[in-house]
Amino acid sequence: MNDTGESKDQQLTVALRIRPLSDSEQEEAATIVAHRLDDQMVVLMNPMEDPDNILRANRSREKTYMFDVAFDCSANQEEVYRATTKGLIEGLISGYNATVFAYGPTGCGKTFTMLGTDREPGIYVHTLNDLFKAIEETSDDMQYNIFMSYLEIYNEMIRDLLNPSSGFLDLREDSKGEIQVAGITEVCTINAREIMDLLMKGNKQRTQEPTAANQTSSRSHAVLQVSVRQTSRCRDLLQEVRFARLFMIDLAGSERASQTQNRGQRLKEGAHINRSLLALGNCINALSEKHGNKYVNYRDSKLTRLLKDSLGGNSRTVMIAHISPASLAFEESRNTLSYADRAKSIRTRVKRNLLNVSYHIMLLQCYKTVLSLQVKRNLLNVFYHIMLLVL
Ligand SMILES: Nc1ncnc2c1ncn2[C@@H]1O[C@H](COP(=O)(O)OP(=O)(O)OP(=O)(O)O)[C@@H](O)[C@H]1O
Repeated sequence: MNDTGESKDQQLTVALRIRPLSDSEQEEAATIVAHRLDDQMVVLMNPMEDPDNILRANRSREKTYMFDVAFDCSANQEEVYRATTKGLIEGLISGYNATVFAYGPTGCGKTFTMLGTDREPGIYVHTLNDLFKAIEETSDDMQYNIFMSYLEIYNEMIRDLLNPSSGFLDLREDSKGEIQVAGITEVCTINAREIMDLLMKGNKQRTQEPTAANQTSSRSHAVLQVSVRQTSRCRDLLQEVRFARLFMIDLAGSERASQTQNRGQRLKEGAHINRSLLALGNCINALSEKHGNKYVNYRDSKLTRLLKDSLGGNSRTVMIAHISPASLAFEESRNTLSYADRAKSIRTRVKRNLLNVSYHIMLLQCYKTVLSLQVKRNLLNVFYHIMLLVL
């Protein structure tokens, strides 16, 4: 067996989604300060700065940001999926790992983008539907095994969302250096309806609580992992084995405790959420350094350990950052935009996970080994008999 994948550099794709103004923001008479200017450009205006203040005339009230793609409230779920994630499926089938993660402050639309609703399904559903379609189209040549797992990281502990009674799970590194979750339930199916039912069931198990900023705030990071293993059906000369994994991640909201009026348990959760998001931010900072020689500490949180390959290793990765357009959310929006802006310079090194099993060559090599052992044995026999004669 030999690994024949070649590696190449790949830039992180960063998308930005601005959600519509919420009812509560409208009730509080918030104004809109974040606008999408075109397919890629977004402008954020500081509501605190007075345009008529001559003393501040030199200081710009606006800052523009450029992303791979930008959406506002006019974009529907399908458009967001097509522009961010659809392109990863072909790669997944060819053996490239992929990651899509939703980032942003609480209540800005991460779960809406990833999971969506029954009427407006999100990236999970669109991706799985297209993946299964692609599998069907190629199943004459390839035999597939699909495994799916769904977990949450809550207060730095990993819980299996498909089997919550299994307690807390550990992260382990396998012999190839890949991070695995020990004992996680893996569902083997290519039935999209079955998977969606599991996801919906799993999502109900997810730790959710109302905060002042979001009535159904997700207090954990949710990770949906889909592993695709395929073997070519033709065994004549060379059998190809491809393996790729896709992570789809709905991060918990980055938030300020003061803003969400959190107390007690919520405040403790906030500290854990911020710890892993801070670790994620530190990794993004280190990885986005121009010369890339800064040490990247993935070990600071479970989230960054799990995302090690997605951020700095073998994965095509898409980050979808979310903001509110409201003046009240200006600070969070500015932080999120600069975070996402930094992530643009991250590069990963992607490699096809391809194994070729050559039956004929393997058989030939075995035959040669046996033959050479036989020859050595015969030579030894001759030598032994000559010695006997001499003596
Ligand atoms: N693009 C959008 N169009 C319509 N409604 C949206 C959009 N984005 C978010 N919403 C609505 O805003 C509310 C908050 O969104 P959501 O729960 O997805 O936020 P979140 O970022 O996942 O928050 P948290 O981090 O607290 O879990 C929901 O009611 C959701 O339906």
